[in-house]
Amino acid sequence: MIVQIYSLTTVDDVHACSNAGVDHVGVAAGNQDLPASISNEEARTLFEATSDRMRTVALTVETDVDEILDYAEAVDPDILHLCPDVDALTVEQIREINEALPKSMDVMRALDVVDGAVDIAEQLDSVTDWFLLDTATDAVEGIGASGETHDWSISRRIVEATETPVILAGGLSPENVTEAVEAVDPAGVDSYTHTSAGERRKDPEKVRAFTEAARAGSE
Ligand SMILES: O=C(O)c1ccccc1NCC(=O)[C@H](O)[C@H](O)COP(=O)(O)O
Repeated sequence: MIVQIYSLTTVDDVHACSNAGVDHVGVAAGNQDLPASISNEEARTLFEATSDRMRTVALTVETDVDEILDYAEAVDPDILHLCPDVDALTVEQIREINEALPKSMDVMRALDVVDGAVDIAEQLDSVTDWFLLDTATDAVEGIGASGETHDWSISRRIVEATETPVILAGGLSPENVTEAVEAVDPAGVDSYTHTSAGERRKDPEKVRAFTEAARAGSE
């Protein structure tokens, strides 16, 4: 079970995730107008502090293809996480982005899990390397950082209908992640709100508890 944790802002956060056995660490680089955004330079410093077994993820809510590619080049994550609204990037644009990136860099497309999300996932199945099945909120730009769960039965249908590995997100916590894993059977799980201590710091105990509970769900 892959465990992905957002949004890291300090090297201490990286060490807390590493000590807890987290696999993917995510940042909102590029000084975006998001709660835990950091600069590209800060993001690269955090990535240098990761252990060899961890993969780095960087999100963008940008919708312009050239701007997205510039961001990917500047931050150089292992996984580029696209989280503008679903209709803001076409299938062809995501294909274009993925083909323009270095082969070693994956694309993760966030989807807002609502009615119709299964059809959208099927259309995107061949152009993205990962799905991040999430919950959107009007309070934050893009898809995610809501702290709210969605209808896990729709996420389960996406897991069954597509080949792309799914990371489940949206309101997951140490208390509900075991049940979520059992309900959806994803390749991985993600948390921001309920493993944080305020908007800009991770809570090491919550990160550890989340990681253990996620893996318990897949045993
Ligand atoms: O981290 C952010 O600031 C952020 C902003 C906008 C979209 C996504 C963002 N984070 C990336 C994630 O994928 C979150 O970890 C995911 O949405 C889960 O959020 P939560 O429901 O708060 O656990």
